Amino acid sequence: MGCRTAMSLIRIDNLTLTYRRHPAVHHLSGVIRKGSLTAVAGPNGAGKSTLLKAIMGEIRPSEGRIEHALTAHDFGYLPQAVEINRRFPISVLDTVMLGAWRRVGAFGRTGREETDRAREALSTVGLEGFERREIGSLSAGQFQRVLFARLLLQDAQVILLDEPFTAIDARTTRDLIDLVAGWHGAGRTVIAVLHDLEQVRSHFPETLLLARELIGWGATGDVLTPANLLSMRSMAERWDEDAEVCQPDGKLGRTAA
Ligand SMILES: Nc1ncnc2c1ncn2[C@@H]1O[C@H](COP(=O)(O)OP(=O)(O)OP(=O)(O)O)[C@@H](O)[C@H]1O
Repeated sequence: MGCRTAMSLIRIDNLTLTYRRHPAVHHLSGVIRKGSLTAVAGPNGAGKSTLLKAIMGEIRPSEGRIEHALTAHDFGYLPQAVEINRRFPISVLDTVMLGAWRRVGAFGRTGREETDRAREALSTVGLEGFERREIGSLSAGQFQRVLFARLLLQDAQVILLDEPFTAIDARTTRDLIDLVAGWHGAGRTVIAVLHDLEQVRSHFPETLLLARELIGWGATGDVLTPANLLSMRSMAERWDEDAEVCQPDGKLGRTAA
């Protein structure tokens, strides 16, 4: 136990996250260990994306804390595909180069060496020769490969992936899962929001099962049990989208009129 505590990278303590007083994540506590590979699973609207944004510091807790000694540059983030505007006229190479910009900062140098690294990252994700293409002309799978190349260039300590394999074919998914495994092997900390529980079971040693409240967090085999999945579904069915207050027993409830 002492060893696990010493390796803790991010500590979440009684965390509640809200949008205009409506709770999206409720009283979550736990630890993300350095070098761990964690899947965040749960139904639509469970607060998974909200949690990633809070870990990066984009959303402030309305209650509780997220403790770590990381800065914004330590986080590499892959947003959900629906959040990305691909109509911006930018080339594949420049998109990947944004990874270097995130790492070295707006005033850092991104010279020849970084360009070579960006080309190398594109080749690693199987997109050699795509450098000058505009991102809007790529297929969904090719674009996801570009975003992974950008993360390779960024080389962040903590990598947060929001549904990285949604609408991606089997071969591309396999290639991208290999990259995730590579990050894990290199000691990076990876947290990925996933819906496919078979993918989680096969490739992610740890799982955080979230239904606004915590259902389970630990070794994937211990968390993805029939009992936990049942309780996740029944909690999702009972959600009250208008809930505002936290009742003393920790359940979500509506403000008395
Ligand atoms: N910007 C926002 N403003 C208001 N409410 C929001 C906002 N973003 C998310 N929410 C609400 O917070 C709750 C959790 O949303 P979140 O996107 O974190 O869930 P999720 O688990 O990632 O869902 P999915 O699997 O559908 O992507 C939902 O009820 C959602 O409507």
